[in-house]
Amino acid sequence: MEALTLLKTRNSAAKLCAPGPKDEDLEEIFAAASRAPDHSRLRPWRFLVVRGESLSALGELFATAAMQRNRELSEADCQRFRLQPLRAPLILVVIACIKDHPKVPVIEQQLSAGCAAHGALLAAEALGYAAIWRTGENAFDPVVHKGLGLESHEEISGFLYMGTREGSAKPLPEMLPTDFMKEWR
Ligand SMILES: Cc1cc2nc3c(=O)[nH]c(=O)nc-3n(C[C@H](O)[C@H](O)[C@H](O)COP(=O)(O)O)c2cc1C
Repeated sequence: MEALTLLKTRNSAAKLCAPGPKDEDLEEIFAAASRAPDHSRLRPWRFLVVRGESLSALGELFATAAMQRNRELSEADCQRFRLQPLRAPLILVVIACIKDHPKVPVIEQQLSAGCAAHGALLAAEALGYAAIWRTGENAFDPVVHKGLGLESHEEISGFLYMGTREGSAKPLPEMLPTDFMKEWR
């Protein structure tokens, strides 16, 4: 797909089925992600690939974290968390690795990790897959961070659910540049 068309038409998909990205496609996805703008070349991101049985393990981790946040969580809600990662054949966990740097504040490193996530989403779509970036309370939960092996200087930027679009694409919202830009002076 032509680059500008891809940029203008990327469209998240909430409903995803198999197949998810193959290993060689993941290589392309990571190559695209690694071209994120990056002040001082800190590479302030890393990815975890979660697929196969590990999706259920991630669901267990989500449910455990949710139960610790709320001791009165109903079994139905617990099960909802358990099933969340099974909504796609593959999840990329995008982790922002924040470094203490004299010139690059935390926000710039977080933005860079966000750009890496966007690059991954665009590459997935270019390769014929579909995806959606999700967070939710579990992205910010220390129990989830520990279970995924994050260090104290790391944060979850998002869970990129990836697979094949189920059903038709949602209509893109109409937005004119004049809705969000104007000339200055
Ligand atoms: C940082 C971030 C976190 C998000 N978290 C969620 C989420 O937890 N659940 C969700 O349904 N959408 C979430 N979204 C929004 C979707 O990824 C998506 O952008 C939205 O459904 C609109 O679709 P579009 O990307 O095709 O415009 C998040 C987006 C961003 C950038």
